[in-house]
Amino acid sequence: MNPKYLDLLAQKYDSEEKVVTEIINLEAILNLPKGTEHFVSDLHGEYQAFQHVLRNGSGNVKEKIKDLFQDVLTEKEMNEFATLIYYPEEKLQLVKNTFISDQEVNQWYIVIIYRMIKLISYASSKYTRSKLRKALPNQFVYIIEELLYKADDSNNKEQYYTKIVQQIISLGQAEKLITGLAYTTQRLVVDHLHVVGDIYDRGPEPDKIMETLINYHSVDIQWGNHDVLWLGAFAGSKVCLANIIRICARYDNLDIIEDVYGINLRPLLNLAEKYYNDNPAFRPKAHSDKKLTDHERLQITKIHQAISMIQFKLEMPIIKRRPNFNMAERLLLEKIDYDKNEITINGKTYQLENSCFATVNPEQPDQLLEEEAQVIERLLFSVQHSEKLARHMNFLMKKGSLYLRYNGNLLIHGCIPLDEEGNMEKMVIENTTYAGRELLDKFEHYLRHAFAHPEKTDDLATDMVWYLWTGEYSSLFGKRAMTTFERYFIKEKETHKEKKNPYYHLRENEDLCRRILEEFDLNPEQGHIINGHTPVKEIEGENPIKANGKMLVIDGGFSKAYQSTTGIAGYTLLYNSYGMQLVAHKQFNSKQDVLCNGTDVLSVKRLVDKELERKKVIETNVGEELLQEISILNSLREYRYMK
Ligand SMILES: O=P(O)(O)OC[C@H]1O[C@](O)(COP(=O)(O)O)[C@@H](O)[C@@H]1O
Ligand SMILES: [Mn+2]
Repeated sequence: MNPKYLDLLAQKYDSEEKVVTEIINLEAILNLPKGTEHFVSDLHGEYQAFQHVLRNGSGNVKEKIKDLFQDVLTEKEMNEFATLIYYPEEKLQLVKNTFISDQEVNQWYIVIIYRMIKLISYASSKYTRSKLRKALPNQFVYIIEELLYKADDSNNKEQYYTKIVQQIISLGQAEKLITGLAYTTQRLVVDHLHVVGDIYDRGPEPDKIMETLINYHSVDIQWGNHDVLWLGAFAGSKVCLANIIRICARYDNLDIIEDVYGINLRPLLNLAEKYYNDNPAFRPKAHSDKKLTDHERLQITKIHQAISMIQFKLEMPIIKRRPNFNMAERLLLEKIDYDKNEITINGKTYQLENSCFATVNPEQPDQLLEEEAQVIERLLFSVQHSEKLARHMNFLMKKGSLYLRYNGNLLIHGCIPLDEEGNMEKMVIENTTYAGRELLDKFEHYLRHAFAHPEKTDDLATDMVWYLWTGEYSSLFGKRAMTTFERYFIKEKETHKEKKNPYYHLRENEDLCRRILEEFDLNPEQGHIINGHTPVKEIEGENPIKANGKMLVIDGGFSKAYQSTTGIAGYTLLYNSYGMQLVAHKQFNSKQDVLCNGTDVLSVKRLVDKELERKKVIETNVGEELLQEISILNSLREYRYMK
């Protein structure tokens, strides 16, 4: 080991005792049970539902409460207590209103603080004291440690405990403490969060999800196709940008663009007002909680058409300059007979309906009007100068990757593109052929390059980000083509179908899943593939646990728009030291409902894997890092203190 490096390290560990203490500490951590991993996917802007699973740890909080209190508390009391842990501020208000004297309230504080301390002591039993300390509310660390450690060791326990708590109450700190303890509990039940893609699009509050993730104690993200669409827009891809605005218009979420990220839509609106009218195919989808006036609806309908047409035009030059994308069949504006208002696809001619081609020059359909070109230029400028968007996109890059190997599992939003025989599909990029893991690494390389060069808008890297959104061999998309155009303009449903990559039926096969795990250098005996992206239709009897448990698909439809097709409200996955459990969420009761009625009956657990022996930190990714640290510390000890 480089002596310079060791000298530097010696500044931190400036005595043998310090080195030895750290080694002992790390060795001890290695032998603790592994922390709980929590997997979610396809959040699609559904912040409220996401908050709820995060706060209840996919049922983990409730489970711990049951373990401790089921013999002493009623079901109702346990529910009330759980609600207090999830939403402490609101629940405190509600409970206080039910009391008639301060004395009663104070009595309640004492009982509750006692229960919370007990719960935290239990939930933190597999962590070191130092880790627990980090999870405690700053201003109360000392007091809570007193309560945690001293409270159970002597006969004076009761008295000592009561004294401290009474002090807290008389100093007016009880509610702050309770709130802090609730958040500590939430934090302790989940050690690490994986978001397996698709934070953005369809739902109303992706920005709030991003803020939550930014403040979360430990998280990684596997990008979904919708996330790379946003990354692409920020990285300079105009066609990605047109797509994100189109989707926001379609789902009546333009305020995300305008109000949340501060992007000026005025120029686009002016263009839309000039060329478009009402059009049933482009009316925004209705929100359950937001009513539009006729005027607003009409405006959005016009914007939706304006940006869709810009998108269709922008796709064409990319398709032409990138023959290896194999997308020539998507040059749809060239396949239209503008006089007859018909289109010929795969030799079959269809009547077009709801068409809105006022800005299209039939001779050169990919040409943007000068006004359109200006609009998209200005939008791009505005997007790339949004401070908030920059913060969110930078975080997405920092914590994100196309796939992740973590504790033996392979996490990936979409798929590994395969042919019908189960071979990895090949793609030629810049005269080199890639497949499987190498192809994915190449994709990620281009995405990072595009992101690092936002000023380039037409280079291969930037085009590649769009390919990740919609290309046939994109590991995030996994379909032959995206039939957006057909769904707007052609009645015949056969044209709307998006043919899925064979991966989606082959992944039922255990051998294939094992082969994929091997391709990623993972042990097929122990690993699992964890996917999001395609909603599992429980309603039709589809099982999220496939290939004899090797494949887990956790897109169950957080997205409200998709819940009627899945029949549930989302899956999440928990992986603790005892094994893996899939949690099916029946419904996300509104926060109000949970608060007032304690209705939180939301999860049905299914065992995926049970460990024969409790898994320890030493067997995890973190454990590997700790082992390296120990080895470095040992080198330091020899070099510095044993000569
Ligand atoms: O339901 P919408 O908004 O029309 O979106 C449909 C489009 O979304 C996609 O399913 C991609 O989104 P997902 O990643 O959420 O599946 C496309 O394949 C399809 O064309
Ligand atoms: Mn997806």
